[in-house]
Amino acid sequence: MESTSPEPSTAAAAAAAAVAETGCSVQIRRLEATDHEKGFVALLSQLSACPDLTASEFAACFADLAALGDDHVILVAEDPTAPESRILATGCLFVERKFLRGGGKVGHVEDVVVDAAARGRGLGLRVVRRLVEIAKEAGCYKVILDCTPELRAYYAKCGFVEKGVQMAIYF
Ligand SMILES: CC(=O)SCCNC(=O)CCNC(=O)[C@H](O)C(C)(C)COP(=O)(O)OP(=O)(O)OC[C@H]1O[C@@H](n2cnc3c(N)ncnc32)[C@H](O)[C@@H]1OP(=O)(O)O
Repeated sequence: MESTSPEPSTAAAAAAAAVAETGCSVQIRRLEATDHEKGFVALLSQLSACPDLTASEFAACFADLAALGDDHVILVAEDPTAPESRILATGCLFVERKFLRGGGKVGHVEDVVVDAAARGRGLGLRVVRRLVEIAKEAGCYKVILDCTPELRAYYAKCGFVEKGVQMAIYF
């Protein structure tokens, strides 16, 4: 599973490992309670309505979602070597458990967003590919998502193929 933030003494080593693997020092890891201070909510507001949360509201929401364990994984991208480290990208995987397929699991990719200033550097691709890997490791038989037609090409780059029709009722 994803690592938590490294201690300061190991941050440089972790950054070096990220550089060796991906060519840049941005690391992908699971969301942590302290990420409220690193602009996580503001980043989500680049995707959809996401009013700011107080620290205690964020902590309560974090605890609710953390209680779902590996059935609800939020990944974030951060460059720990940056002077003032901010969350640059995020994406979520929700694992739905079913009776179908002998108690099968379906992964749902949700809430993918890259900070406007960090787009076009492959971060969106890295986050989604890692979510897909996690879904596969969790035993999901498929991963699905909803997106606008404009994002077809991006999700195709992430390995998705078009299937079915999205329908919704908003409340
Ligand atoms: C399930 C959901 O959450 S759907 C909601 C998705 N999120 C949003 O729409 C929020 C606003 N947009 C964003 O945050 C970003 O633009 C994202 C997430 C769509 C893409 O993130 P980026 O980090 O910029 O994408 P990344 O650099 O990894 O691009 C990967 C590949 O997809 C392509 N790509 C990226 N965005 C698009 C796009 N909008 N249309 C077509 N191709 C695209 C890139 O050209 C790149 O291709 P290449 O490897 O041949 O160069």
